[in-house]
Amino acid sequence: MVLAQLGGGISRALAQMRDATVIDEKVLTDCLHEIARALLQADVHIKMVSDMRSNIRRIVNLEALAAGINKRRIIQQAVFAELCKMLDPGKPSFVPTKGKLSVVMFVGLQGSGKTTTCTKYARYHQRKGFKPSLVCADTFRAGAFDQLKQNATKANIPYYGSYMESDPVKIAVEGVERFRKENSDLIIVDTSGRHKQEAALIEEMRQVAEATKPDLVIFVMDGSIGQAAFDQAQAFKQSASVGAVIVTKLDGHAKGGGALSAVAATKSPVIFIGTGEHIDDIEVFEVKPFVSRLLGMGDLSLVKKFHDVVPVDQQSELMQKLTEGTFTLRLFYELLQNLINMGPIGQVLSMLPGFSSELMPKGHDKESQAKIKRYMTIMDSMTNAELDSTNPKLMSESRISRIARGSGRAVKDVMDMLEEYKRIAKAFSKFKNMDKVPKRNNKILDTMNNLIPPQLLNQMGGINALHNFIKQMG
Ligand SMILES: Nc1nc2c(ncn2[C@@H]2O[C@H](COP(=O)(O)OP(=O)(O)OP(=O)(O)O)[C@@H](O)[C@H]2O)c(=O)[nH]1
Repeated sequence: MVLAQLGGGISRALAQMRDATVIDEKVLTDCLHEIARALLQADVHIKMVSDMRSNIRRIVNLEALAAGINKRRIIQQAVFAELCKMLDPGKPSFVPTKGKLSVVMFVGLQGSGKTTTCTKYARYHQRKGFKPSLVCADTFRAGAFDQLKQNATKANIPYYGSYMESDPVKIAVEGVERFRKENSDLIIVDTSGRHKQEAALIEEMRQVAEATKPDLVIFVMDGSIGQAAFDQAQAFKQSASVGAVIVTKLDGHAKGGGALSAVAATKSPVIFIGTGEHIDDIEVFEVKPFVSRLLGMGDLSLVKKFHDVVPVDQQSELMQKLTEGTFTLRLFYELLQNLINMGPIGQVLSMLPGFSSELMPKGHDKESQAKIKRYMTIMDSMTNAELDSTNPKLMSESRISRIARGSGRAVKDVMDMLEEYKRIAKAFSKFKNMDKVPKRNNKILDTMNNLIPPQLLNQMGGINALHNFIKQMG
């Protein structure tokens, strides 16, 4: 996605500034100019860019800074804080509570991904133990109810809608009433869209909101709409009091800057981003980790996900084993075991070293789960010595045939599993001795930079992210 380019542009501007021998007005001006250019290219609203520039100028007063103060750091911190400010309206969104009824209404233009996102949102909460339900109050688009029905059925989520009724307010009220009686604790109301923001649509949203009294109205915005985002978000804000934003299609070529505009226009936070057509392609959006990743300052979410994947009491042990470079089959097994308990594992795996799209192709969670379980069954037929060996690649042919028989799989399956293990062990071996990296050691980082395939490094949030990751894990 083009947001990565935006991050690249800003990081480059900061790196140039860091490399300058002396930080003077010219260096700061050039740095801010480059950052502004990157933001504008990502379709961020021009007014926001110029505000950000003048805010940083105000915070960083080079002349007033005493000698000896780290100016580079102050500039970098100011840029980080301003980007966070752009994405953070300062008031958190309503968060549904399990067991307590919440009504959440979705609004947005036709094709923004509203219906798909409703189901993703429902599924996300279902995984967290909620009892979600879906109401289709979109009577404008023929086929909208069918689409919702199909999505909901796949995810095993109760739904309500009508082929006959043409009054969206009536359907919304009936649906909410039905699921209230059925003890649903999260009733999600999908509403109509139009090709553009029209008075009729805005009025319809107002009426549905008035009748269902939602606890939260979520504005769904297509991430690729660019500068138009500001006006669109503002129009919806007037129809119903929008309390949160979800930006979709950030997996494609979306410039993503529109997200910043939507936050500004609705004064509401982005709570999730859509990253694909599959039901699990939704990610919680958190400002600081996002900006951190954008600037290559360390992928906090990667650390968080690692902590999610690995139970707390095993974290330091696992990290120690990793930094010792002993990625045994048992370790591989433990990691896989934790991962299959986590729901949309593709997202997590894509952030761990070596778990490439081969093992976990996007949108194929089911197949991937099956593959992981297959690998684990195979490992179940191994001896302790084999699982703990630091070189299981040397396993003899007769042992491989025996394991295949024992696990009821073909020899090729065992070979495939060992190949996959080898590849992942290789990626994890880059962690070896990394806990001993003193401070930022450019030489080691350069070596790592050469060792790790660029795509993998990118997934990990860049070289700085890796460095910080290792430091934080240590
Ligand atoms: N790549 C990608 N496609 C998405 C995402 N979210 C939705 N889509 C696709 O966008 C298209 C439109 O999505 P819908 O959910 O039908 O859009 P809608 O806003 O409900 O449209 P109306 O019901 O007509 O208002 C579909 O093909 C979805 O699969 C996403 O995050 N990434």
